[in-house]
Amino acid sequence: MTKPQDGKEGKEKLRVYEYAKSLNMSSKEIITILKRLDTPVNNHMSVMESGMVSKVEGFFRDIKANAAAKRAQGGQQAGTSSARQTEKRPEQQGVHTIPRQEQTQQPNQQDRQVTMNTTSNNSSSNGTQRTSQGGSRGGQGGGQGRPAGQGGGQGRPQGQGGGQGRPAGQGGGQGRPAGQGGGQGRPAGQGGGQGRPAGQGGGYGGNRPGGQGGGQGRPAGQGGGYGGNRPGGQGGGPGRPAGQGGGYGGSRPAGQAAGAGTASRGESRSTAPAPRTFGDNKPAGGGQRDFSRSGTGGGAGRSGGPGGQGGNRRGGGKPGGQGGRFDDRGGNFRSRGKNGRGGKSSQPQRDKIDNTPKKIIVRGSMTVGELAKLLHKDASEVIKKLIFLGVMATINQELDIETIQLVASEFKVEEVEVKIPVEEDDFETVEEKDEEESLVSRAPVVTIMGHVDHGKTTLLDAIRSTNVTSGEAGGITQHIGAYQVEINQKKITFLDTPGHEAFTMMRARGAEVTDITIIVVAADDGVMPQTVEAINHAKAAKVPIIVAVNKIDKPDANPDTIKQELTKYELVPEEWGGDTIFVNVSAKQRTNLEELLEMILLVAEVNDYKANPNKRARGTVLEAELDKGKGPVARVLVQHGTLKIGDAFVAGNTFGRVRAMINDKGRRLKEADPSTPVEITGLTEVPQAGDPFMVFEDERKARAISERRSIKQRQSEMGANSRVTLDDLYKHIKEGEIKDLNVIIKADVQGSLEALRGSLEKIEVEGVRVKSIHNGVGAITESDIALASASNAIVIGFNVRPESQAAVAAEQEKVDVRLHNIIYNVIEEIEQAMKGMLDPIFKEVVTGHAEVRNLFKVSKVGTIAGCMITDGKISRSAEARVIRGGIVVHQGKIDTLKRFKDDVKEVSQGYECGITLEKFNDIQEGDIIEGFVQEKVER
Ligand SMILES: Nc1nc2c(ncn2[C@@H]2O[C@H](COP(=O)(O)OP(=O)(O)OP(=O)(O)O)[C@@H](O)[C@H]2O)c(=O)[nH]1
Repeated sequence: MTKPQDGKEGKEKLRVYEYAKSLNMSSKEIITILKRLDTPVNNHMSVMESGMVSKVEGFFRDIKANAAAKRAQGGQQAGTSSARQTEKRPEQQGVHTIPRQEQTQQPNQQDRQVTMNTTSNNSSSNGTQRTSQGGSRGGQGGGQGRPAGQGGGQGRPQGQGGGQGRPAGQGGGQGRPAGQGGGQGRPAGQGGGQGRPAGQGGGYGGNRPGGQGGGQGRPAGQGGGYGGNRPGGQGGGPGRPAGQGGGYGGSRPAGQAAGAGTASRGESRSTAPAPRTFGDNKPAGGGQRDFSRSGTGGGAGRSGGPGGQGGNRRGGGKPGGQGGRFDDRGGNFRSRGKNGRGGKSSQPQRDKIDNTPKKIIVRGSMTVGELAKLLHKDASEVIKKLIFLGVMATINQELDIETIQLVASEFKVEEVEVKIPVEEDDFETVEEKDEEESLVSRAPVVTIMGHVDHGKTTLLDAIRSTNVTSGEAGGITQHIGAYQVEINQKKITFLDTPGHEAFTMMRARGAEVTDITIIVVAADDGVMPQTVEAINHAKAAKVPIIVAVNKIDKPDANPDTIKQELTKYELVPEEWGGDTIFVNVSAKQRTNLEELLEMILLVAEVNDYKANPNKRARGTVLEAELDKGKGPVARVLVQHGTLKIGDAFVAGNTFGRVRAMINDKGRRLKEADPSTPVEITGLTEVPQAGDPFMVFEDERKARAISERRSIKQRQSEMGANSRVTLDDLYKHIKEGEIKDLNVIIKADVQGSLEALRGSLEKIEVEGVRVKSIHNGVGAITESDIALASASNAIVIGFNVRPESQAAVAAEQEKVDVRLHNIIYNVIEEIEQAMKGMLDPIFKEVVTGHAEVRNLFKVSKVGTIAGCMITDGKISRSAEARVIRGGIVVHQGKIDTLKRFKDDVKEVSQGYECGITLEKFNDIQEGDIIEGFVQEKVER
């Protein structure tokens, strides 16, 4: 204790708060002590004169002396453990450190307490911990001693006590439950009397005259410490948090009750040692139990203790007191209180309203501080509870949901609703599970795909205008990336960017927007390459296909040929025993469009597309642009929930608040439910097509998330490639990430394409097979790369090359493109990769250069090149190439490398050496010998 003081003494104008801080106490505690010492100060800003400091010091010394005296008396009983403790606590530890140290140092006590705990019903672990403390302080604690020890023990988490000071107290509080036992256990007076073995009680009691009696007298609980001192168990006793109380208690004259209480805490911490000492001492005769009892007395103290804190604050001080907190901890307190006459009688009971919420909603881990706020508690109370639960936490420590639930139940919260939060930063990856009953049918979302000029746009326009003219005045439609039509009172949403490029781009970006695809095939043209691509893209996305055989108005239209051709792609019409719906239409003449729409509804009905409209909206950005008038606009398809004006949202890496919404008919909407496409304004930047969209509670959060997403994206762009490549294929297989190796095969002629596909599909390694998701004749196109990217596939080019755009796309998307001209090599490469046996890759690293300055011809040896190493170094084991006038004239191994007559392993820059090369004597002056090695590159 002197330490901090000393430190401060040198300082001019040491203020109360500074001094308190140096002792890890509160200003109030110091003020209380000073008052007690008849040296009142006004407030925490008052100057501590040196006399005051020494008075306080003296006060602490007295406590220690008392403790020592008690120790002397009861030390025997204290047993070895206490002895150890004592030894371990050098006085200097100072207020702050002691408590903590004690924590760690008190195994013995723990043991003891464990014994005490027998009665305790608290969780043993806690019990143990606390107990130990209890024990210690408790000495007083002992007091707390509360029977069971728990009380005591638990009550104060030791260290904490120390550290937190109060917590301890509280701990005590809780502890008490047991305590009560204690409290009750001992009949008040008895408690005291009995409880404390003379000595102990003594501890405190000893010091204090009569008081003690009182103290003991005090109803059980009151803190022995205090109790002792304070007569009547006054409030004082109770007031103080147990352990602490003890410490102070002793010092303080009765009455101080609350004040003391506080002080006690302080002290407890500061003085903690003392109390403990006491505790230890006390046991003396009493053994643990005695402690307990005394503790009880102490207990009360604690109760008081808590009170102390509480007391002061919450009225905990009051024995029973117990305000909310006490309550939490238990009736014990109260019980004590009850028993404890003093407590009750002397202190007016301040009832604390228990404002603990009955129900809390937890959305994930939170800090101790946040949890405390949620529970309407002080962080210190939560920390105390945690300590009882065996968790040492600070206010900023994150608690997982399980711990939060435990703490909440400790506070008697009746219901903890855990709402697992969406992984907010990566919200698109989280699938929200909705209760079946919350789901409502939604419109299917349809994409039209097909070969060039087969009539996709005409069909889309025909469907839209048919619908518009029938349902909308004026027939004006807006291009917002998608539109809705209504047939038989049911809606269908069409994405109005036809073609599989947009479709696959969305998929590549992780957006699963389409429910149904319509493959348009012109009846006069037949199945064309892009028809096949479209089919493969739809299949890769596992989306149902409806075939619209278009242009049936044309004289040369032959729908049956189309059906026939499509059977090759597993699209077999129902009338032929398959399950693919074919509808013959004429987009131009608007023939059979209704039937097509009905078929879409049929497929939708079978697949029963549903969404929950009653939650925050999620969706996908279909298009976005910077509009001169409106600023950034995004056309969004709402897929879940309902989007409302004013909603704050994140779209990709951008955020905003919905300022205005219009639908495809140009109408302003206030709300948009699932499957509704809307154009929204209110963004801060332009997102990208395919970006995920989601509403958040407020704009601040949306902004934070969008910022984190931007950072993450930049990082991932710099970093890794998550696509499958042959090089890391085996790893993916091993990790079970890959069930099929998707490949896209492009070849120069159909024959080799078929041969290659046949051979590849026969490969099977560890249950993994090659699956050709798309193949075709011709160059590798951008679309192939998009499909590969969306389907995590490898592209194999046989005698073909990627188009320049495709090469760029492959680079960007990190798609592995393998080019070959020998079928066997393709098969072998894929097989080896699947077996994880790809040959290691080597990289050439040039180590240095030597300039040939002289030549020495030696018979039987050959030509020795007298060289100067001009940069780097040349190693004997390196390979070398001879460069003459910029041209490599030889490449081979170094035969000998000498400095003077000695063989050396390597020669560095600036040194001369003699080099001979294996199987090469035609060296000339002026040649450069370049040394290089092959280094293995990690795949
Ligand atoms: N006779 C006839 N012509 C049609 C029909 N549908 C589309 N066409 C014509 O086919 C041509 C191509 O139609 P689009 O709708 O532009 O075809 P697309 O598939 O969208 O073409 P891209 O946008 O280039 O992929 C146009 O001249 C249309 O008028 C139809 O049902 N009957």
